Amino acid sequence: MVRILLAEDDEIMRISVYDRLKQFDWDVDQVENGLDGVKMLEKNDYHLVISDIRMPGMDGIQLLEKIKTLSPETDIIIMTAYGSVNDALDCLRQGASDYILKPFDMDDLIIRCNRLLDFQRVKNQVATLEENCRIVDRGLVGKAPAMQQVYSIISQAAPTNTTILITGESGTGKELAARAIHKASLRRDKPFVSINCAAIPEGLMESEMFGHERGAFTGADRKRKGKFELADNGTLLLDELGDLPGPLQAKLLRVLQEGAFERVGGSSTINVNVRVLACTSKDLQKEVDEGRFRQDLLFRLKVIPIVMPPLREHREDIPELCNHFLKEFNSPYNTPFSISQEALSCLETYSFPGNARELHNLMERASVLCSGPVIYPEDLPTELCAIESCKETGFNLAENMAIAEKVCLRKALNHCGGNKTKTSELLGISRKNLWEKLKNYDID
Ligand SMILES: Nc1ncnc2c1ncn2[C@@H]1O[C@H](COP(=O)(O)OP(=O)(O)OP(=O)(O)O)[C@@H](O)[C@H]1O
Repeated sequence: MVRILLAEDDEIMRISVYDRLKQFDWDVDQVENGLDGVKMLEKNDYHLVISDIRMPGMDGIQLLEKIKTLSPETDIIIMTAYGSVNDALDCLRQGASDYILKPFDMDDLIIRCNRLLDFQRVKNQVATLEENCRIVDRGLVGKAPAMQQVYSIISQAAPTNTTILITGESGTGKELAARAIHKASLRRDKPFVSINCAAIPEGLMESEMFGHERGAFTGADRKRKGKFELADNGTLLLDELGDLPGPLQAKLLRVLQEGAFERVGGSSTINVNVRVLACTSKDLQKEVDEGRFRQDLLFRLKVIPIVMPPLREHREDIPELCNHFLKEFNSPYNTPFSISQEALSCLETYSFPGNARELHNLMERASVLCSGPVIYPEDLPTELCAIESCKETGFNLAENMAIAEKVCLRKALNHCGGNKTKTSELLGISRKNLWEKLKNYDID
C-alpha cells in the first residue's frame, strides 16, 4: 500500500490535503511540523512526503535534508507560497522531486503524486529486471551427468511451492541453484530474498528473520520488517541453515507449518506466503544426531533434497566453466579472454577443494596476471603448473628448461604485442633465432 506523510502547520490546508489524499487507497499520516515529521520517518517507511516549506521548529528545507539521509528512496513534494519560489528551487537542488505553488488545485497535487509513484514503480521493475538478468548471466553451467541430475530436480520441483534443501560442499553453486529454482518458479517476478544464518550474530538473527517492533530492544528506535515479510509472495533462501541457533529453529518450524509468526516485541500475528529454500554445507543428519539441529525441522525442510556435486565429480565441465567465468572479466586486449589447452590440462588434474568458486577465483587471478588474451599455465598459481610440469617431464632438467623457455618466449611476445623484431631485441636473440624457437615450440 502507498504510504504518504503530510507535513503542514496550517490546519485548514493540512486537513483539506489530507481529505483529498485519503480518497485514494493511500495510507496517509499527518504532522504539524518537521520535528514530528522526522519522528514519523524514523518509525515508518514512506513512498512520498508532501511538506510545506515554512513550519515552526524544523522547516521543510531541514526536513528535506533529514529525509535524504533517513530514507533516500522517498520522494518529496514541496508546497510553497507564490513569494518563496526561490526556496522551492533550492529544495529541488537539494533533492526534492517536485514543488507546487499555493494555492493549488487538489487535482494538480494528485497528478504530481501519481507521476512520482508511477516512476517509483518503474524504477522497482527495472531493478527487478536487472537482478533477473544478472541471475540469468550467472546461471548454473555444466553438462556432466551429475549436473544434469541437478537440473532435472530443479525443473520438476521449481513450479511447486515445496521447501527444498540444497546441500553440497562450499563453492559448489548451492546459492546459484536456489536462484535457478526461484527463476523457474511461478514466483519469478516476486522478491528473492536471502539471509545468511552464519553471518548474523545470534542476538540479531530473530529480528533479521522476523522483524521487530519499535522499542523491542535497546536500539530498536523504529519498527522494521524481517526477511520473511520482505519475501512475501516470493522466495526466501536460508543460506548456511545448519548454523541457525536452536531457539529460532522452533520459530522457523512454525512458519513453515502455519505461515505465521510475530515480530520481536510484537503480539500481533503476521501471515506470509513465502516459499522457503535452504542451503547448507553441513551434514544436517549429523547435526541432528549430535543434538544441534531439530529432527522435525530437518524432515520439514528436506521434502525435496538437492545435492550439488563437488567439482572433482564433474571435471568434464571445467573447460566450459572456465570460459563462462572468463566472460565476466573485461579483456584489455582486442579479443576476449580464452584458456589454452595446456592451462586446462593443469586444471584437470587439480583436486579443487574450493570447487567451482575456487576455479572462478583462479580465472579472475589469471585474467589480471596474464600478458595476453589467452590464459597459459604460467598465469596459474605455481603449485598447479608444477604438478603439470612434473607430471609431463619428471625432473629431467633439459625438459624443464624447455618449458621455462617456452613460457619466457610467450610472455615476451605478448609484451611486444606480437611484434617479432621487438621481441627478439627484448630477448637478446636474433630474429632468425626467435623464429626457429617459435616454430620449434609451435607458438603462433
Ligand atoms: N555450476 C556452476 N556454474 C556456474 N557458476 C558456478 C557453478 N557452481 C558454482 N559457481 C560459481 O561459484 C561461486 C560460488 O557459488 P555459490 O555461492 O552458489 O556456492 P555455494 O555452494 O552456495 O557456496 P557456500 O556454501 O560457500 O556459500 C559463484 O561465483 C558461482 O557463480
